[in-house]
Amino acid sequence: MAVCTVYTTQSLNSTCSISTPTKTNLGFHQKQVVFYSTSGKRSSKRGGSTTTVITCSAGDSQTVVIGLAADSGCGKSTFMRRLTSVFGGAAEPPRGGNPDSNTLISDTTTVICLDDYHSLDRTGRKEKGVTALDPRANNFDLMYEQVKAIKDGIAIQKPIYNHVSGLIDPPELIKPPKIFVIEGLHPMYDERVRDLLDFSIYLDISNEVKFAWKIQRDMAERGHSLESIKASIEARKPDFDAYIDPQKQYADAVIEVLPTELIPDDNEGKVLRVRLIMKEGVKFFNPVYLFDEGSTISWIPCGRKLTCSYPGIKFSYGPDSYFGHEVSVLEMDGQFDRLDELIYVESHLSNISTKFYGEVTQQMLKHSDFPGSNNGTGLFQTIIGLKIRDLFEQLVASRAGAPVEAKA
Ligand SMILES: Nc1ncnc2c1ncn2[C@@H]1O[C@H](COP(=O)(O)OP(=O)(O)OP(=O)(O)O)[C@@H](O)[C@H]1O
Ligand SMILES: O=C(CO)[C@H](O)[C@H](O)COP(=O)(O)O
Repeated sequence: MAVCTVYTTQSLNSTCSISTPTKTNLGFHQKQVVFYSTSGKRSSKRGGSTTTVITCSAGDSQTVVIGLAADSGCGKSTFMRRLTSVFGGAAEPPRGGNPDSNTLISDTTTVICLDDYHSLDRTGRKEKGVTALDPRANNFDLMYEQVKAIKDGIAIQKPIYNHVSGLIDPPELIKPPKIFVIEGLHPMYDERVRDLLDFSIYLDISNEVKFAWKIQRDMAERGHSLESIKASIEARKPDFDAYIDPQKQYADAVIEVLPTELIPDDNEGKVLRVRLIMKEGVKFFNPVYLFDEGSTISWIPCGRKLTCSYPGIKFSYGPDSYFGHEVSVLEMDGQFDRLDELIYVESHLSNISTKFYGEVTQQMLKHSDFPGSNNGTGLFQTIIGLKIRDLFEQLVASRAGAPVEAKA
């Protein structure tokens, strides 16, 4: 954060937080402020008097914005818990705020849920016959203005969509963090919002797997019937196909989750084939590779160093094309028996942006109770978390004018 001086005849505007006001010999109130904004000169006129803010240089104050898109119940919260853990410290709802807030704040990150930009509440959607996935049920103008404000270092008053009551609650104050994650149904839908993202991820869960996860959560944990789960998935599908799924073409990284190919005609959905699709040419993001960058590799690591029970584990890696973009794809089919042995796999991966040998394995062991920890969903979410940390560090360094090397 940079410190600058403000000369004003009245109270400061909301972009500044104030400390130690003093009286200058000009007769103005001189205030030292922590200014969250970028360079330039701002003037605003209020109540007839002019407030002139002499701003500071950009420094390292600009927020890095990450977008995470997925349908509901597809692992966004789990991913966010893995991501915030990479930065250390626990993520919590805003202290003393609305108990039904969807926001999670840690030292470095603030994660907001884009459900908060629903413009129609539950009753409004019912009356108009639209789902929450329909853009008409969401306020993209406000989403854009507020994400832009945060990126520019300006605090916002963000609405809250209350999932308990189905109503839109009074807003909560969100201050610009170092890393601002916008997760939800539509982070890449609106071009203006999309252009603000420094990095974007799409969690692409196939219908079969989505169904299995929904049954596990909504039937086992929330007491819903099988029929009602099927009906809710079917009701959302046309809007999901029209408005949510197409966003994956814009993502810098896609985690695709499919049924295994190791068990013929598997319909249990327990063993997963997970593909990490990484766009080439994204600034500050070097795709992960297995053994040899750019080659096509198929690897079965089971044997002396990795314990595998049926149906085993198969990794693949290679270049591909995705919606006309050049990508690298890393795939893992199967699941780990012993998570501590993951170090063997980790040691064969490159460009994983770890700060020390074994960091991926350490993170996975730390959260072994999270869903997906024994398969490619947990592994790739963890790796993307580390890549985001690396991207953040490179971006900050580049803004401060000091180039840094990407981590190996
Ligand atoms: N990698 C995974 N492997 C197995 N099950 C998973 C995985 N990720 C998520 N799930 C299942 O999906 C459920 C929802 O996960 P999570 O809460 O992370 O999703 P979400 O997208 O944040 O959901 P919502 O938007 O509804 O809050 C979990 O309770 C779990 O049952
Ligand atoms: O797709 C969703 C994203 O989480 C929800 O269904 C949407 O936000 C509406 O929420 P609710 O069902 O609680 O009214």
